[in-house]
Amino acid sequence: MDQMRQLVLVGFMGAGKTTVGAQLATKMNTYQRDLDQLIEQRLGETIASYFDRVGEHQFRQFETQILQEYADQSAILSTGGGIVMQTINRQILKQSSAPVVYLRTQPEELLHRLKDDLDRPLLKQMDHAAFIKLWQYREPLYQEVADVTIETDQLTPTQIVSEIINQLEMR
Ligand SMILES: Nc1ncnc2c1ncn2[C@@H]1O[C@H](COP(=O)(O)OP(=O)(O)O)[C@@H](O)[C@H]1O
Ligand SMILES: O=C(O)C1=C[C@@H](OP(=O)(O)O)[C@@H](O)[C@H](O)C1
Ligand SMILES: [Mg+2]
Repeated sequence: MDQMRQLVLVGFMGAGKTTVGAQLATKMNTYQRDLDQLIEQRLGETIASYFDRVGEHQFRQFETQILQEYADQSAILSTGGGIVMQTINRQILKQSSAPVVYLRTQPEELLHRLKDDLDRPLLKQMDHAAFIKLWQYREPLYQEVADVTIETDQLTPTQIVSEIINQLEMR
């Protein structure tokens, strides 16, 4: 059970990394660290506003800095969906002793979950086709870093938490 104190969640935006990470941390009696929330706290600014002001490139640099700080901490680390875009981030995730769990969700389900969302800057910039294209581009990158993959489309966050615990205890 000790290994469960450290775990990283990756997946596309809307996959449930923030929601599942919070529930998992409560269940495992440990902390959740959500990279986006850490970035917002550090900046005193929302991701959406920072993104608009400085652009994606600078956001990615800051994201890497925060990932480096937290990758080996004993906590449930919820990442942002774009964490796998940078080669250095994938290296950090692969080198970390924490198991990496890929929350895999089909694009149609993600679009349904995010239909009223205003907080994700990339969503604003994309139509349906661009969303699917980005999903397809990122899919092998999540697979590259993942130790475990959970298909989330048909599961509630509570069921995903149980599934993660089951799969990691089985290993
Ligand atoms: N397994 C799930 N089933 C249905 N809705 C979900 C599930 N996981 C998360 N959601 C919902 O989808 C939205 C995005 O969840 P969030 O945890 O912010 O995703 P992420 O951090 O991966 O972008 C929220 O409205 C959340 O309530
Ligand atoms: O997919 C992405 O590139 C992003 C996902 C967001 O996090 P969530 O995956 O928690 O939505 C956030 O980091 C930022 O808006 C960029
Ligand atoms: Mg999130």
